[in-house]
Amino acid sequence: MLTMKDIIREGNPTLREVAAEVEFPLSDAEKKIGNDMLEFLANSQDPEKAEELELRGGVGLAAPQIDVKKRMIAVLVPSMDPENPDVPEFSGVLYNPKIVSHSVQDACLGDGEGCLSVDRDVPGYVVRHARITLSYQDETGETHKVRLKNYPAIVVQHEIDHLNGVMFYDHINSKNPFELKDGVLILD
Ligand SMILES: Cc1nc(NNC(=O)[C@H](CC2CCCC2)CN(O)CO)c(F)c(N2CCN3CCOC[C@@H]3C2)n1
Ligand code: NI
Repeated sequence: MLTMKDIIREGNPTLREVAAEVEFPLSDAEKKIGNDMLEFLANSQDPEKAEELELRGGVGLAAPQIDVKKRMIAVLVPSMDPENPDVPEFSGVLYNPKIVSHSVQDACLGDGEGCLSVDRDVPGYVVRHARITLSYQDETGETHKVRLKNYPAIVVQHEIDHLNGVMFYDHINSKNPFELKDGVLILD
């Protein structure tokens, strides 16, 4: 089971490398890594488990963050709908994820972003695409194409950045961290 000690921190060169495509069929090890990453997110969102295991909350995790240089990410974006609190908005282990198209419109999280590999606050808006069309393979190798918007779109972009050695603060305007061009959606 993954805990915070398995997550590498800024300064580790792996976070600045480009991860390799995953080949199919997956090895059992690769399947386990994917499942362990998703389990970490679920544990981190469970108050008891998070406290017991001393986990920081997470809604996404990329394999390079556990020093695995492969193009695989896990996402567990909880429901925003109080009517169906137990149905995640977007959840799964995505292999070889790729943004195949995106909106002209940009968006950012109103509270900025953090990262489990960054043990400090870096304030500022992280401007990303508001909507994306995402292609990825599931653990059987089947290719899926989905359109994401708002919170799930932001999370997936943060994770795919990790596969390309990009950190969230690379997107922050260092001169004016909270500067926004017209038309950028602020997601709260
Ligand atoms: C937005 C948010 N970011 C949290 N952490 N950062 C992360 O997930 C990093 C990835 C996210 C940073 C911004 C976009 C992607 C991890 N990253 O570094 C992976 O590359 C949260 F924990 C969190 N939530 C809201 C939902 N809540 C449900 C109940 O449990 C607590 C949980 C807290 N929302
Ligand atoms: Ni991160």
